[in-house]
Amino acid sequence: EFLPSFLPRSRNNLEEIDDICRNVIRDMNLWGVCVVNNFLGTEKGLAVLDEVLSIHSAGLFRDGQLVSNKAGASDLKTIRGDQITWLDGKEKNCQNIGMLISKVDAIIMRANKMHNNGKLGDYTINGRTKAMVACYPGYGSHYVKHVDNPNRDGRCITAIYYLNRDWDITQNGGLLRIFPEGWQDQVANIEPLFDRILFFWSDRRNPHEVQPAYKTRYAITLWYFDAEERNEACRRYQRDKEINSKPGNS
Ligand SMILES: COc1ccc2cc(-c3cnc(C(=O)NCC(=O)O)c(O)c3)ccc2c1
Ligand SMILES: [Mn+2]
Repeated sequence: EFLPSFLPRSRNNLEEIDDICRNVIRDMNLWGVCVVNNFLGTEKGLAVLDEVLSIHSAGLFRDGQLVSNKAGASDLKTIRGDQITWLDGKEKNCQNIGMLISKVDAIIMRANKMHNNGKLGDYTINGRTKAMVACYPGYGSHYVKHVDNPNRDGRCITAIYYLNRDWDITQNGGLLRIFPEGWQDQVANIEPLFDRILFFWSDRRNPHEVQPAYKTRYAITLWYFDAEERNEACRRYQRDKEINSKPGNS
């Protein structure tokens, strides 16, 4: 009942999804971080990579660039060096990206149902963002240490699928380093390897950074919403909008 129609309902598909779900539930509830390798298999992984490469060569990526000019400091320090585009996976020539998204949805929704009556962590997941396809173009592009959701915007799980073949971390850099709360001074070093998917709690429990990349580095990210936190964030947003739209509140 949880597999999208076009994913074959073969036994091994259902079993594979269940296995991955058990891993995700165990690791997320133990560590707050979960890595799954060989997520799609080489052939499907390459089909997704081909679609991302053609989107990139079509010039559809926009700078995710945020620069900080702290108190007029002369040097503009780049906070984020990635280029991004947002997809829902139903676009033309994106059917394999669409298949990836459906498989991640199936895992998250199944894990959500499987674990103590429909909660992964203490969340009730009822939606997600579009897929953010990101490219760090090399030349030392990086992302300083940050939290994806520091102020309860509703996002509870970050899922990142990596597409980088023959990635040599010593030559190419681009390591994702997570500093999980409660791990004392231990860190999680995640290499952005081809056909690897990573899940982690999006909130302040997981500050993380992308170290400088010296080769083009691709990833596809989905953020899943917790129903309650998302509703509360939308209510807050509406309230702020009304307050700010009243005359005299500029
Ligand atoms: C207001 O519009 C936007 C649009 C896109 C945004 C994307 C990010 C983001 C956050 N995290 C990462 C990351 O941690 N990547 C880890 C990895 O690639 O291994 C990343 O690449 C990108 C943050 C804020 C945004 C705001
Ligand atoms: Mn992030």
